[in-house]
Amino acid sequence: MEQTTTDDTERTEGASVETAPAVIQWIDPDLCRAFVDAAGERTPSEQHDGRPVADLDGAAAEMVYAAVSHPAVRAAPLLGAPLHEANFIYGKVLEYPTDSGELGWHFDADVALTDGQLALLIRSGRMHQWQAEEMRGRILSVMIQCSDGDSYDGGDLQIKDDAGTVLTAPRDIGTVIAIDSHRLHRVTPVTRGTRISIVCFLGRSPRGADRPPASGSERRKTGSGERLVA
Ligand SMILES: O=C(O)CCC(=O)C(=O)O
Ligand SMILES: [Fe+2]
Repeated sequence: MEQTTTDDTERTEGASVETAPAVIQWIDPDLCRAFVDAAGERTPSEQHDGRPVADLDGAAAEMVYAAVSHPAVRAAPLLGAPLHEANFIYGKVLEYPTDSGELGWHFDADVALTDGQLALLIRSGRMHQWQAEEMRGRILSVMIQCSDGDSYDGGDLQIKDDAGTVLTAPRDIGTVIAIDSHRLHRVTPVTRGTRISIVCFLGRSPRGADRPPASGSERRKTGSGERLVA
């Protein structure tokens, strides 16, 4: 990842990064583009305010499965927990139009989705205004860059490493970035075009921590969308 030094933090040469962000897989760009095209056909009301968009689940779910089943993600050291104990998956689809503002520095572990929501499409508004109730156990965040990197300006996914250095994630379409959910990160304002991302969260299930790893073949419908059953 590209590295820049923060204004307020001295970069420490050679500092160890215990749970460094990982860029671990490329999702097929054509799949991303098809997904973005489908998302663009939704009406604003269907895309608004974080309500579940159930019929986007299929394509989103395929990408979620592809991302979180990659061996490098499965092998990620997650606060000492083996990932087979951390297979409770949530995901959301985010759309960042030019007026979406900035997703400020945050940890994902303290921002939650309601149990049972897989795919959400957020059309506008500052992302950190729609935090839901706390969900314990979220330990890995997996982001998928779904838009062509040159189709928008701004919208950089930035992550702070243990030394406070700001890492800027690759913008290339189909890039998957996995980070410890407790790691500070943000998305800078989009100043041209639209950025669409999918964000998946893996955590410890409150019921069923011993489930096997996620596979693409097991899903269960819930009232407000789909939850992936690992
Ligand atoms: O859009 C992204 O790449 C990251 C979004 C994010 O960090 C979040 O929704 O919590
Ligand atoms: Fe986040």
